[in-house]
This record gives sequence, C-alpha cells and structure tokens, in this order.
Amino acid sequence: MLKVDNLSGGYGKEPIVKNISFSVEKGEVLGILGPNGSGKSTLLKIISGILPKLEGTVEIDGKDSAVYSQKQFARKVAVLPQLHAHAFSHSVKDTVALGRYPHQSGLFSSWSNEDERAVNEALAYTGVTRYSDTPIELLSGGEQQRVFVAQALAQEAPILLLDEPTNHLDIAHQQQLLDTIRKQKNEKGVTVVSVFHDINLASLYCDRLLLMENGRIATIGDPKDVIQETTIGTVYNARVKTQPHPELPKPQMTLLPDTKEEEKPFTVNKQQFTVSADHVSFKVDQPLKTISSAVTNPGMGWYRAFVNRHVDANYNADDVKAEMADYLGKRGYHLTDTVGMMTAVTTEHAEIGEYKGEFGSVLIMVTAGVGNAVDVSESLTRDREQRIGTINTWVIVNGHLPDEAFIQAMITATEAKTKALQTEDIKDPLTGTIATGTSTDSLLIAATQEGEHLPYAGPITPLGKLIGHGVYDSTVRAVQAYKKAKVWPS
Ligand SMILES: Nc1ncnc2c1ncn2[C@@H]1O[C@H](COP(=O)(O)OP(=O)(O)OP(=O)(O)O)[C@@H](O)[C@H]1O
Repeated sequence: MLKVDNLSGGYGKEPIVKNISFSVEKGEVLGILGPNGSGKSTLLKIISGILPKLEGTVEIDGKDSAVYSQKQFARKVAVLPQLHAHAFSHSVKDTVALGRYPHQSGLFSSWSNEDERAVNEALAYTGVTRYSDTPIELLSGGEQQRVFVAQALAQEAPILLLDEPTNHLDIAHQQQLLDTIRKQKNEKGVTVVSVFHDINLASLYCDRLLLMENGRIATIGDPKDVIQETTIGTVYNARVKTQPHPELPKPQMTLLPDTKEEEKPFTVNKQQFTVSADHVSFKVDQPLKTISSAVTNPGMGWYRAFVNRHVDANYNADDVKAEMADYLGKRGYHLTDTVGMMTAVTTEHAEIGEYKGEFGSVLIMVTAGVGNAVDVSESLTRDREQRIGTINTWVIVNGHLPDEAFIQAMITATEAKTKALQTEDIKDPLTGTIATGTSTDSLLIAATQEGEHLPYAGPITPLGKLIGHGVYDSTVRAVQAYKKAKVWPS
C-alpha cells in the first residue's frame, strides 16, 4: 500500500532523515516514535510531498508518488499536519468540508450528497457535530485538533498520515479518536501511519512501531519487540521499565524517576503489629510493595496498612468487598492504603513472629482456622460448601525483592503451611487424608523494597529459608492455639 525505499531528505542540502526503508500493508496501523528532533515530522512531510526528497522513493499503491497529480495524491493520502495554520476564519463544518476538495471536479464544482455524508460522518466520528457552525478560532486547542482530524477523515483517502493526532486531547478524547482511527482500519481497511509522543498509546493502538533516532530507523516491529527497556532507555536517554497492560497483550512503559525523595532508610518490626479481639493490624509510615489474595485491595500494589479482621463464622454479606470497605473506613483506615482480609478465628490467637537472618529479617503473622481443612489432591472427588475457616498468612520482608521473588515467596510460604498441617495431623474431614490447606486461605507477601537486594525466595535461599522456617513455625503454633481453643480431640 505504502512503500518507502531508501528515503533521505529534509529542509536543506543536509538530509535530516536518512536511508529510511519500510512498507505498510493495507489496513495496517504503523506508529512512528522517537525523541524530539529525531525526524518523525520531517519523514511524514517527505512522504506526503510537503518537503522534497533528496534520495529514495515513496510508492503508493505500487506507483511512484511523483506520478500522481496533487489532487490524485490527495484522493489516496490524507494528511494531518502537526501544526495547523488557519489564516481564514471558517466555521467548523466549512473547515471539515475543505477535506472534500480532491473529490470536487470541473470548474464549477458542485457539492454532492456524497460530500455532505462524508463531512457529517467525520464530524460525528470526532464528536464535533455540535460545533458545526462555530468559527474554528473560538474552539479550544483540543476541539480544534478534533476538527482537523475530521477534515482528514472527510477526505476518505485509503491512507492516513497523522502527526500527533492526540495532541492537546484529554484522555477520553484520546481514546475516542484512536478508537475511531482503529475503526477506519477495521471497517474500511484504511492504512494509517501516525507519529506518537505517547509510547503507551502507540503500543495500544498500533500494529507495528517504527522507532527513530537521529533521522534513522533505530528499530521497527511488533510493539512488544520495540518497547523494550534497553531500546527505549537508550534511544530516549531515560530510565524506564516495561510492564504488561492489565487487559491486552501490549507492553506499557513507565518512567523511573532519577530523583528519589530524600527519605531515611527504614525497616519494619514486630512492634508495628496490633492485636485486638476485633482484628490484627500492621501499620507503617512508608508503603510496602505487596502481593496478596485479600478481600480489600488484592493483587499487587503499595500499601501502608494490613488488616486481618475477625468475623462471625456465620458472616454473610451480599457485597463482601463493600461491607469490608465500610468496616475499614469506620475504623479510620484509608482504603487506598489498606489490604484487608477476614477470618473466623479469634484474632487474639494470631501468631506473630520475627525471624532474623544475615540479610535482615522477616515478620510472619498467621491465623489458622482448620475446621474446613481440605486435601487439595482429593478436592475434585468431593462437593464442598464454601465456609469461613481459613488460614491467613502474612510474610513481611525487610529487603528489596524483584517480582519473581514475590512469587517464589508465595510458593515457599504455601509449602511451609502445608508441612505445618502435616505435622499437626490436620485431616480433611471428608476424606480422612492429611489436609494441605483450607478452602479459603489467603496469603500476603510484602517487602520494604529497602536495604539488601534479595533476588530469590526459594527454599534454599537466605530469604526462603527464613520464610519456610517462619511460616512453618508460626502456622504450627497458630494451629495449636486453634486446637486448644476448640478443645480439639486428641
Ligand atoms: N523548518 C525547518 N527548517 C530547518 N530545520 C528544521 C525545520 N523543522 C525542523 N527542523 C529540524 O529537523 C530536525 C527534525 O525535526 P522534526 O520536526 O522532524 O523532529 P520530530 O522527531 O518530529 O520532533 P518532535 O518530537 O519535537 O516533534 C530537528 O533537528 C529540527 O531542528
């Protein structure tokens, strides 16, 4: 559809963009990324014929773009420039109607129904219909940007060349506009080449990305291959980290600020726990990186308070999350700062331990209710009701863990819990076999992300040894406390 071969060019004799070659298929969305001044706009201007090329070719639909008249070219390619000069005051609709110029023919060109439809559609697509009669200079920057996008869409060309189409737009309008552009691709097979400043938006909306550096192609390919920490970090000279998008298989990138606020290094200790008949809490001033299967704020995040709340064995709420949020709010916990779990166990039977190693220490909290113990290897063979009777485990580490160590810590803690149930001879009441846990166990791993870097947490690593021993030890004691309270049959 669009083929660029060995293209060089710029504003004078010295080329700004050099030896650029790539091709874009029909219906493909190609994003152009690169630092300020890397030549993105210049490349788009040379492709669209606004700037002359010094070398190379641009082919549109298999033909050299030079053979097209200006009007023929405009029927093939619609261009949204980065800066819009509008010397004359037009209404919004008249501005968009200018996009129909390549479709007008004859000396006295007439406005056809087709022109009217295309303009009205473009106004609607970009959400500016209600400004149709407003003079364009009375609109905000973002509204004007949408009008110029509408003008390019009204042209109904099979190729769209866009220079920062989301410039000036708020997030909702960025999304609407880029959804519209994807729709043009999906429904009409439109081919899009677009410059982006926002790497994450480009990743979300483009099929392929072309990354420019000093007028040349640094790399071109699938977003997951282009948005790599080292590539982006080197080309933009910025500290970045990539992470998966929560819903789509598209990488997202986040900046890592160089200026860490001047904060004193800190550690956590056993004194930060509070135990009452109502709940166990752990509160610190600095947020801890946390992964958990809690009711309130499960998953990964940064939190300053953990709560293990006692509820009645018959606890029943229509909306458990809302009820728990209400409970925490009434007790002064800031919801965005708190991870909350529940247990039917008397919270005064919580076992809290501090386990010290060479690198630092690990704090463990366990409440163990084993009335609904389950042998997981037999769970497929039995139907069970979900009841509250839970082992809740917290592992809080003084140290700096990568994501994989959080996962290893979860494995190590779970294995230690299972071994403790074996030691205490806890059986699945339905099968009579040794239980591996209960049906509603919850686990929390948190780390200060301060001090020693602890790359692993498997059972033979310094951290894993402490977690394994600590969780085993605390769970055994917590089960013993539970048995004592329940007058467990010996
Ligand atoms: N009209 C001009 N005359 C001469 N040089 C120019 C002109 N416009 C841009 N340049 C130069 O060309 C180089 C590339 O500019 P270009 O606008 O293509 O970069 P860009 O990648 O689009 O940057 P940005 O992210 O800042 O929009 C820059 O060094 C710039 O100074």
